[in-house]
Order: sequence, then C-alpha cells, then structure tokens
Amino acid sequence: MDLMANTLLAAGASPAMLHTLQELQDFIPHIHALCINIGTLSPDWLPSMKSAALTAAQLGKPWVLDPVAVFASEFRLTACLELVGLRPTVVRGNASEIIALANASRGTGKGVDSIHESTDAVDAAKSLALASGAVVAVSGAVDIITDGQQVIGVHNGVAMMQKITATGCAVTALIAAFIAVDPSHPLEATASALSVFGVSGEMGMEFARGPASLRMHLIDALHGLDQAAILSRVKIASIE
Ligand SMILES: Nc1ncnc2c1ncn2[C@@H]1O[C@H](COP(=O)(O)OP(=O)(O)OP(=O)(O)O)[C@@H](O)[C@H]1O
Ligand SMILES: Cc1ncsc1CCO
Ligand SMILES: [Mg+2]
Repeated sequence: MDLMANTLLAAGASPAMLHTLQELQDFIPHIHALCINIGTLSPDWLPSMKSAALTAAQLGKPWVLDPVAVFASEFRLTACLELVGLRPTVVRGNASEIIALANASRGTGKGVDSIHESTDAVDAAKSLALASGAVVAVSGAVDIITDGQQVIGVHNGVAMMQKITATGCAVTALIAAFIAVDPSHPLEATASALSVFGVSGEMGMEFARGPASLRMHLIDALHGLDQAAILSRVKIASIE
C-alpha cells in the first residue's frame, strides 16, 4: 500500500486506500478510477472488493484488478474469478497469475512471484481478454498488453525492479491513474503506464546501489519525468 500510494502521488494522482464496506458508497462517486488488489486478501475484505467493483461499474468508472498470487489458493482463485465476472477494465498480473486466471486453475508460482516468463503467457492473456472483455497486461522483462486482438510489448524497466516488493502492485495502480485520464483508450493507457514506470526504473537505476535505493530513486524519477525523457526512452512495439 505504501509503494502504491507513493507511486500515484509521484505521478500526480490522488490515492485513497480503503477496505471498509460502509465507506464505499460515499467514496466511489468521487473517484476517477478504482484499483482492486487482493495482495493480503481476507474474508472480511472480499465483500468490499465486490461491492466496490459493482458500484464503479454502475457509475461508469473504469477499474483495474491485480490478481496477486491467484495461483496460491482456492480462495484467491474463486475470488478472482468472481471479480473478473464483474468486468474489470484492465487485469494486470505477472505471468503465473495470468496463466492461472486464464485457465481458471491454480498452477504454480513462487511466493507471490512468477515462475513463468511474460512471453509464456501471451496466449493466456489473449484468451482471458476475449473471455472477460478486459485489457490484460502481463508484467515481466517485456510487458505484454492485449485486448485479445492486438498484442503490444513494452521493453522498458530493469530486472532489479523484481527485487522490490509491490512494484507490480504499484504499476497496476499507475494503470488505474492512466485510464482515469483516458478511459476511452484502456489498451494505450495500460501500455503507457507500464512504459512510464519502466522508464522511471531505468532512470532510478542510474543512481541506485540496490533494491532499497532503487525504490527511492524510482519514485524520484517518476516524479521528475518530463516529455523529453519519456520520448527518448519509451520502447513500445506491436507484437501481433
Ligand atoms: N526482467 C525485467 N526487466 C525489466 N523490467 C522488469 C523485469 N521484471 C519485472 N520488471 C518490471 O517490474 C515491474 C513489476 O513486475 P513483476 O512482474 O515483478 O510484478 P509482480 O510479480 O506482480 O510484482 P509484485 O507482486 O511484487 O507486486 C513491472 O513494471 C515490470 O515491467
Ligand atoms: C509479498 C506480498 N504478499 C502478499 S501481497 C505482497 C506484495 C506483492 O504482491
Ligand atoms: Mg503482483
């Protein structure tokens, strides 16, 4: 939650982190996008997540799902399948998460991390996108983004980003901020968010000595990004 909220603030968005069912009806009318992250899922929080997704959809607000470690338990898998049924605008996961979700079967990962490469999950991402109506993003060395037809690759970022917990969660939150700005282009907004986050990692890495200082310098780089830095570094290419 710390890295997600600080990533959003650095990018110019205004985060609010909520769990409580009773607050949602007051909060959701004022949001521009919703991010649901099942990272530390509990039975108490799941009804809030479902209610938030339903309310956002009813109010025409875009929402993004991060199916953290969906492969790890039946409880997570069932919860994510139900949430996907509530029509997220975007689903962003690592490769093992997207493969499990697309197959509606647990499979394996390592902790909350992926044991697959993002390029192993292209077919899974396309079938999940077609079945759910969501744009699906698979993070990794190359980030894959698809609406089931077009497939886009984002070639930004540094490997050290995997050594900071919740960089995946943070980029999912950034995707929500980008679709808040451009809700009619979720595919382009998702690819742009992944590229901008990756560029921030590349620029932060120039000053970092390891994961802890990269975390700091990545947020600083995101905050200081300008058009020239983005245009000179962005690497987005069509794959299919
Ligand atoms: N080998 C790599 N090279 C470049 N960038 C990478 C690499 N691996 C991951 N990234 C970037 O790191 C970020 C997090 O991706 P990752 O796939 O590790 O997410 P995740 O497993 O969901 O993370 P978490 O569960 O910790 O939130 C993304 O922006 C991704 O592009
Ligand atoms: C490590 C971890 N465990 C639950 S959520 C989370 C953060 C990365 O997804
Ligand atoms: Mg994750």
